[in-house]
Amino acid sequence: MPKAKWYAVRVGRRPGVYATWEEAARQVNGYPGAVHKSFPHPKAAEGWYRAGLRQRPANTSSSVRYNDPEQSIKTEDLNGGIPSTNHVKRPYTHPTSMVTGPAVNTDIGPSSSASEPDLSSQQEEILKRILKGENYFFTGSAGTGKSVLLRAIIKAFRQREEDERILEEDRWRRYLSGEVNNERSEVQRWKLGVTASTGMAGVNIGGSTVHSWAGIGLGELPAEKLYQNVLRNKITAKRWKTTGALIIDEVSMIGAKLFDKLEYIGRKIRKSTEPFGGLQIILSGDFYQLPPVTKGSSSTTSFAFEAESWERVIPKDNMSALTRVFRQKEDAFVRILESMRRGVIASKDIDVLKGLERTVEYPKGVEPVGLYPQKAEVAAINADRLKALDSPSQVFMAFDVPGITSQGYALDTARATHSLNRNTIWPQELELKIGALVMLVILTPNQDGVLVNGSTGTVVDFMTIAEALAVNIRPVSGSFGLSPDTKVRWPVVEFIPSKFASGNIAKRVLVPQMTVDVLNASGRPEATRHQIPLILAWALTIHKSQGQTLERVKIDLNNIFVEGQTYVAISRAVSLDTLQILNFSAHKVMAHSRVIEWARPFEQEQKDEEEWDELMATADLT
Ligand SMILES: Nc1ncnc2c1ncn2[C@@H]1O[C@H](COP(=O)(O)OP(=O)(O)OP(=O)(O)O)[C@@H](O)[C@H]1O
Repeated sequence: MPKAKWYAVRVGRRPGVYATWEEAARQVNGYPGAVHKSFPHPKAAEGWYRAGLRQRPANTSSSVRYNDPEQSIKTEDLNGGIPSTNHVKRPYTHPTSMVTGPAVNTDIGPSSSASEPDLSSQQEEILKRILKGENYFFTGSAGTGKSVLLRAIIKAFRQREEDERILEEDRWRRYLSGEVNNERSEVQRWKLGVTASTGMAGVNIGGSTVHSWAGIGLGELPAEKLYQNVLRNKITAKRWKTTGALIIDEVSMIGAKLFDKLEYIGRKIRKSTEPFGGLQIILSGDFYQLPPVTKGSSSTTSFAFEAESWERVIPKDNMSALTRVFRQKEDAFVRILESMRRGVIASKDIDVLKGLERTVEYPKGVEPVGLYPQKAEVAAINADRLKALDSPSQVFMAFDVPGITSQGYALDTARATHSLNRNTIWPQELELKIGALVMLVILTPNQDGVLVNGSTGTVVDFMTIAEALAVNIRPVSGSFGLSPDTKVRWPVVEFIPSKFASGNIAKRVLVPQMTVDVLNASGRPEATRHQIPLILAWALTIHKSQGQTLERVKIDLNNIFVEGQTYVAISRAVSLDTLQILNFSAHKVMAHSRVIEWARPFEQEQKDEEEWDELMATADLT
């Protein structure tokens, strides 16, 4: 059997460490000035790769990408290039991590480090319960920090999995030397499935759709048939059996039937009568926001909480709502949003919202992002506004790299492009002009404390990296692998300083090509898009704005068509002063009656408990 090799790519499309030549080759073939080397051991590969990073600014974040160690993989001699057909099973060495590609030898890293807020006591409490192994559903109004908490959960699981792996290696060594009996591994307990109900939400948290993770396609077949299909597929079946905990984000967009089918498969495949067969379930989402997409009218919508298995999976005491709104600071605005969320709007609040039809005056060159219900109106507005600019247009085509499915099949480029178009908002074709209003769509938490997903600005120039560096304009944090010699002229964007800025950011920033992955169920890229992470921002659909924080917003409610849509749109704004609402009327504030009915007792109970706790905390019990 030929010796297994590891491949370190210092300069290439996506620098990192790879366990197969196929993946490494994709990073270096046809890449001018690529630097790479093969090693017999992953640690040696990592060491060489990291040595290359030392030349970069100290605060540039990076992580190493490893191939999925669970899979049987092909090796190939990096230098000889002759593929061997031998399949080698690798030892498990390191959890797969998301790549934040480093800039190599370009001195173009970010100016400050990534930042996440400290968790509130409420967020901490939920994290603790989840780390104890409990199934949990956490919800909360828009802007209460569900995504922040979710990222903290993922980080905590990954850390524990890594810690356990180190302990297990040690246990294994001691077992081999006869020092100890082979104890049960705790690694599996921390093996986390990161999924969401939609592809877009999955990409946002560095995971896949729950459908893809579970191996159920659209999930429309009967539960038993789906189970049989999962059983026939060794990789999927193993994933179900060996995962310790499963996150499903945006659970509000999962129907009751699908929830029950997943629960059934879990029990059958893990041969346990416990809910989901004992797999820990972590659910997050807000049922008052956008509901599951249904073919019929909204009265036929069924929610996950209506699933037959819901109460077995999530006992009453294992649900809670985050109650502190972080996105908006004005009490009046928070109060209006809270009642809108439940479909209620007081007449004095109607007057306030109707009063927001006025035009907001911004300094010259500053414009709000437009939110609209329908895709067609968004496309038309952006096209018209771009056409109206008389500067020459520059078109940037995405470079899509197909990856592999979780079954190990290579995707073709057309399917990769289809997947990227469906699951991300990074455009396949980006036409820009000087004067265009754009929004940065990098994924959180890849941020430098100032520019985040949702930051907006205006294109003011196009420059090569060398030209930009010469006038002290730095590339946006997270751009990597681009040589200063690249001749491509990337857009320079003048970002509007954020009220929430925590660091210093040059107002003018070069935004070169970056990458986004759609991950398969094993956490490996199924498709990767290389593109400038900008979209035109004169108009955006409300569905695509879900999850974002927008500092200046103009919302047209004329074509609202579903419950929760008005609430999602208005709750993106951070302040009434920078919010313009066109065509507001009370009947456009709609909450689904069954959500209200289900949530009311739970919300009341939590409120009573909190009031009681507060009372006890302040009571003089002496
Ligand atoms: N503990 C915290 N301290 C300070 N700020 C926080 C905290 N948690 C969240 N935030 C901030 O609040 C804003 C909204 O957070 P986040 O996007 O996580 O909310 P969300 O509940 O997921 O919202 P949505 O339902 O609209 O997607 C972000 O700017 C985030 O940084």
